[in-house]
Amino acid sequence: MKVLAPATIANFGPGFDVFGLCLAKPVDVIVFKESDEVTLEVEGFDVPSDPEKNVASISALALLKMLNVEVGFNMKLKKRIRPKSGLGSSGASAIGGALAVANVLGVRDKNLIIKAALEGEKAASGSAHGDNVVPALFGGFTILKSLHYLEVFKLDVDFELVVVLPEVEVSTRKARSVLPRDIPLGDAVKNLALASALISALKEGDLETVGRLLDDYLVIPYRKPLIPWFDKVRKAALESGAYGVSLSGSGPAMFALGEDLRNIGKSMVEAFESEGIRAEYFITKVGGGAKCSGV
Ligand SMILES: Nc1ncnc2c1ncn2[C@@H]1O[C@H](COP(=O)(O)OP(=O)(O)O)[C@@H](O)[C@H]1O
Ligand SMILES: N[C@@H](CCOP(=O)(O)O)C(=O)O
Repeated sequence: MKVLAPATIANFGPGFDVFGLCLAKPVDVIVFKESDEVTLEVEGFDVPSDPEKNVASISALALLKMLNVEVGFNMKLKKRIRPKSGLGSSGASAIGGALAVANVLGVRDKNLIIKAALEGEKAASGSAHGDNVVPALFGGFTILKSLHYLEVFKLDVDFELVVVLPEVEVSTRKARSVLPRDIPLGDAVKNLALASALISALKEGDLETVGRLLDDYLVIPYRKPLIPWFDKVRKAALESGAYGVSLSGSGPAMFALGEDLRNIGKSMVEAFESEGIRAEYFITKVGGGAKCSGV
């Protein structure tokens, strides 16, 4: 059987560790077969091929352990989402591995699938944040209210956005290690206002307002040393007509909303290049979540 596991945009402006948007592309592909042994073959972007070290197989093994099922597997991972890109690369593989096992064993419990996928996320980034694995599984726009007992609110949104991916890496583990333990109350209030208003605008399908609300006072200010080009690229996007622009997950990828997405993407790529960083842009729709095919 085969699983297609999509890229995601975590945080989506003010929603650190809570908001997530599923993208229609790129996707990791996992081909999975039950077996007596545990093997992993990787093609595409360079990620570990040791089943104990790859997020996809770690999550698959975690679900088997939770279910007390003693069976092995041959897994082939076609790694299409660049690691350390801010596009939920590890989250996609984590959901893919867990969903493959769930599908083969007929498990439908999303709580369990997410729990297993979080084992993979923890191995990749040191923390079990759920704002990549949740939208990768549910599709659309997700609000992760609670992970301990899974509670997710989902908005079925449908729009296009532009994503810009520079040729630099930001490790999520590192980007989380620079965050302060405490934040000023005023900043928390500003984010609360932005996040609440953003959900209201999303529900109304008012993308222009959503764009205007893509700001953040909780994490991006502290991550600026890791993404020194951020303000310049953001300015280029806004000057070329973007409704709004932000960092995707912990970066380096950035995304923007607007009308002329091609023109916005080109301006952002040029801004990266003026900083000596090669970049590419792509336009994608919101995705519908991970899909399984075959038995
Ligand atoms: N299947 C996988 N997909 C992506 N990264 C993986 C995978 N397996 C292990 N890793 C490791 O996880 C780390 C990437 O995680 P992270 O920084 O969270 O990237 P991203 O933000 O793109 O998810 C890298 O060290 C990578 O080698
Ligand atoms: N909320 C997390 C999201 C990390 O997303 P990734 O795509 O960069 O792995 C964070 O901001 O740390």
